[in-house]
Amino acid sequence: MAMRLLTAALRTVRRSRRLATGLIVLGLMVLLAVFSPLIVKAIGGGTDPLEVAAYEKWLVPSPGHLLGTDQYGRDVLAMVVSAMSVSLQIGAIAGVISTVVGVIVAFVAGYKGGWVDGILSTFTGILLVIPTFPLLIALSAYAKDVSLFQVGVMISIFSWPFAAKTIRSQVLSLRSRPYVDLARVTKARDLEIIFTELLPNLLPFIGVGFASSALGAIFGLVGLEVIGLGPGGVIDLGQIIFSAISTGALTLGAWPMFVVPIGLLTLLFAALNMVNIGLEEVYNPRREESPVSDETVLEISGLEVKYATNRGDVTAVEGLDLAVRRGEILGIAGESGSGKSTLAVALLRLLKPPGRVTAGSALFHPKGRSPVDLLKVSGEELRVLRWSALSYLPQGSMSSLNPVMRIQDQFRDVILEHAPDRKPVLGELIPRLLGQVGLEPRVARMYPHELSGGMKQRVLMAICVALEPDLVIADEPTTALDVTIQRVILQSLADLRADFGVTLMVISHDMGVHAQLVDRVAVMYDGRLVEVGDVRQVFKDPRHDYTRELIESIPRVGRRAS
Ligand SMILES: Nc1ncnc2c1ncn2[C@@H]1O[C@H](COP(=O)(O)OP(=O)(O)OP(=O)(O)O)[C@@H](O)[C@H]1O
Repeated sequence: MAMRLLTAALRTVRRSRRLATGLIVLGLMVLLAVFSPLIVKAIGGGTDPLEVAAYEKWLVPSPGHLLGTDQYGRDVLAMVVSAMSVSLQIGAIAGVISTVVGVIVAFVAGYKGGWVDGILSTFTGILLVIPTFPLLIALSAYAKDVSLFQVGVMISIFSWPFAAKTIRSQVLSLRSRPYVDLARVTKARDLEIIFTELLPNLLPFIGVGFASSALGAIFGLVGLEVIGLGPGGVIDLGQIIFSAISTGALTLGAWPMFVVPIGLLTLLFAALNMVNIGLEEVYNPRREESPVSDETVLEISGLEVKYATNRGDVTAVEGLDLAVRRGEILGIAGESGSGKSTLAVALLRLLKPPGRVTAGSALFHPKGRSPVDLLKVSGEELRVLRWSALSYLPQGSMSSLNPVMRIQDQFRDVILEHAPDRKPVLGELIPRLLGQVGLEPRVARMYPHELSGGMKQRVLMAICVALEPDLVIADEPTTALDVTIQRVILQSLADLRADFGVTLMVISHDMGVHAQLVDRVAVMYDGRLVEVGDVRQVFKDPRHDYTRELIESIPRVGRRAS
């Protein structure tokens, strides 16, 4: 569970430079905060630099006091370092409380729905419209001599609804996804669904909730300090700014007292905002929009495939009609032996004797080229189409990488064979393609044996889309992989569709794969198509008994598939 969340978090960070920068700056600030007592001690040497009258008043910046001293003779640098830690503490206190409360409320409201959602949403809504700062002032004035933790709790009272609102709408959208329905069908417990299906997908939103609450709290505290209602016994950035203004520090040459805390607050603001925007960027809601068009990319009519055996012909695919729409992920489901792989190899013209296509057509519409019947094109025409218009991710494809070639050379071979003009950009293109499937650029210099099964599968997926083909046919893309890696592969496939607009035909016996990934599912039984439809619809209300059996035979979510 923890590993799964960590992998999800790392994947998220890798996808946005802004997010990574924000987190690095925040990390440095946290380090400064953690070591602030030591730094303050080092600044003071033998004396406590935060003590009143430790030094002379209003010393201008000098090597002994890099930022000078204040009106009480305290070292401003030591004050700023200590105040930085206070700001981060208040941010962390309010951030954690608001996020935890917000997440719990959002899950209960979004997941339970109905009247529970009604009551919680109304309550959240009321808190959202109340003007926060005046209430905070009133609370602080009433509470008097509050501690830093108490201020954090007070601020959280007003900031958790923001987190709850953002997360609730995501819970609502996620819980209508087929894979959550699937988890319900397979009778997984609510908590199991929340932890295995919803939480990992909501991490970015939880991060946004945390960063916004922390930011609000830091500035809330500055506001309280400026009006003299801050917690006792601590020096905060707001307090330093306030005394710089009230004592006319700027005219006394003590400008660092004003400029440095403002600069640090700005930096903190920028870093938290970068985290915020970065998270939204990575989890751009536009990805949720369906890229499926009405255009047909492949039209299969009356396909029939037979295998000659010594007991006569075996019909593996019979009278199959199916249209694949541009931009969709179409799942082909069915138990072993139902004819799924035969369908794929027939379309790709990789069917070997004793197999042969005995009837039908497969009209393929590659962009910018005239339509072709895949079952009739010449070998040369097919060579041109492969990779550039039609890619294949074969079953057990991990062994299809050449073991003695570096990954970059395998990309190079495919790309240059079809698009020699891309030679100058290969150095930039290969790492970008690897990045699309969540792999580091250094993978390009590795050999297949240095990669895990899941990494090899992702390399192949990246090669498949390198030339931005119209259609990728993936046969059992997750079989033989660990459950966690399966999830990564499925996410990468969904990302490739979102980023490249590629159409995917995903063949899998595992209905769980279809539930998580595809838009439409076509169910095969004994060589025939028995049901085709929107995946949600098929899961909710399967028309064919066989489909119902397939759905019910799925192992429970969270339990390792055997
Ligand atoms: N080389 C072959 N010779 C004879 N019959 C074959 C051959 N290959 C496949 N078949 C038969 O064709 C039918 C469909 O097989 P196919 O491999 O396409 O099914 P599948 O749904 O892809 O199964 P799996 O998921 O196990 O690959 C089966 O009845 C199978 O026995």
